[in-house]
Amino acid sequence: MAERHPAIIQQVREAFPYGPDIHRSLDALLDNCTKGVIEPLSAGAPDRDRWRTWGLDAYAGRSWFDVPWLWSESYFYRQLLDAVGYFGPGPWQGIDPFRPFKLAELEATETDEELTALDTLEGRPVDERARALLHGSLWGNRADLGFRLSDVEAEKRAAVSGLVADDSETLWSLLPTADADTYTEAGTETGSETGTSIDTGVGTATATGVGTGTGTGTGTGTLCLVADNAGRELIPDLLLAAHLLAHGRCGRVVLHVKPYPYYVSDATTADVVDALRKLTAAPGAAAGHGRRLWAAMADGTLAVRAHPFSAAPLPYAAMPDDLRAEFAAASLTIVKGDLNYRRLVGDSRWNPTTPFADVTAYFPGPVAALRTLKSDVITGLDAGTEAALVAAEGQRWRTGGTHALIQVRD
Ligand SMILES: O=P(O)(O)OC[C@@]1(O)O[C@H](CO)[C@@H](O)[C@@H]1O
Repeated sequence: MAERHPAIIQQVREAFPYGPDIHRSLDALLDNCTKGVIEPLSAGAPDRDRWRTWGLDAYAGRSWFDVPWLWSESYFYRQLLDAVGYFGPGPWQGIDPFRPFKLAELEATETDEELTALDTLEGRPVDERARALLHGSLWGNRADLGFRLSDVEAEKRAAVSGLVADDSETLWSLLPTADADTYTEAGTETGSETGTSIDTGVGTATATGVGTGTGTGTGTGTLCLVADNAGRELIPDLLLAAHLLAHGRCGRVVLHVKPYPYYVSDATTADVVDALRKLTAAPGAAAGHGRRLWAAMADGTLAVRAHPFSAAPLPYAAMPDDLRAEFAAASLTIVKGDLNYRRLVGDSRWNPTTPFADVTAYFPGPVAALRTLKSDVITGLDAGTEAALVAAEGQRWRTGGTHALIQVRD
């Protein structure tokens, strides 16, 4: 926080032609977050009462470094939005201070290269495609602009492909295909694909795979996908969602994003729109997936949710009843990224072999974490894995962003 937050303030200041008032507010925030104490929100803040229920009264007046890290860091981002006039009233209301960084990443050549790679995947067997898209979503979590600010070497460090925990078989069992249809290679699927394209150019294709099994490829059940970063993480998340819907592994995907800009690169609804536009405008297979996702938004099989608690400074154990009910009703909730993992397991210094199922027992439905390791918190490892990691890397394996996990509590 002492390093990253001043750097973020400087990056935001340089990214916009702010006027003198906002520069003065950013100066004040810089001084406050490095030397001051936590200040209450202004009386006119639209969410002041909500932050008071989240602990602001107890923490106001205390050092930023003397309250839970999760709370302090989340509140910094809320104060940063205040400083740049995000909540208005005024001309900067609703202007995402992180948008330049998000757009630059969306337009990066690496993003285009990743989309082009989809074409080689198209002809592969459906189970291979599913696994590749799941891992694409998992490793997309390395796209984390805030993390890179305080660890500039992170992106250059190669990912360690072997996961420190891999419950993907359990994950797939929670998203059963609607039938036992088998898809052969090169797209000559034993199932039949019927599609109708609409003149608006946004086609809807329904894969009704009537293969060796019974039933149709139309899925049932809702998948809640709690997104993390925009851009190069959100696009693989959307491509995974497209695959799960098209192959009947679920009937609906609810994509949970942040209600306002958060942790630099966390996805908002505006970022979902940018990602879908990027997909539909891309060459090759990506455009078809983009169009199907766009159509899914129109028919409701893909929905976006921006619950206030998604930007709360609290563990998921404190989630409100309406969110609890949503996750309880889902076939599976996939929680993306490091911050969400910290919130899921309570952001505590657990012994790494503490069972993931124990620390997520409160979660109201089946839950899966897809996360690259960027902070100390870890659970659910077997002792041998932990010992090998420590022997090879000391404690670096926890925070370097090079290791990843897929953990499930069904
Ligand atoms: O959730 P993400 O994007 O994977 O990571 C969020 C993060 O960058 O911010 C927190 C520390 O500042 C850590 O949880 C992690 O380093």
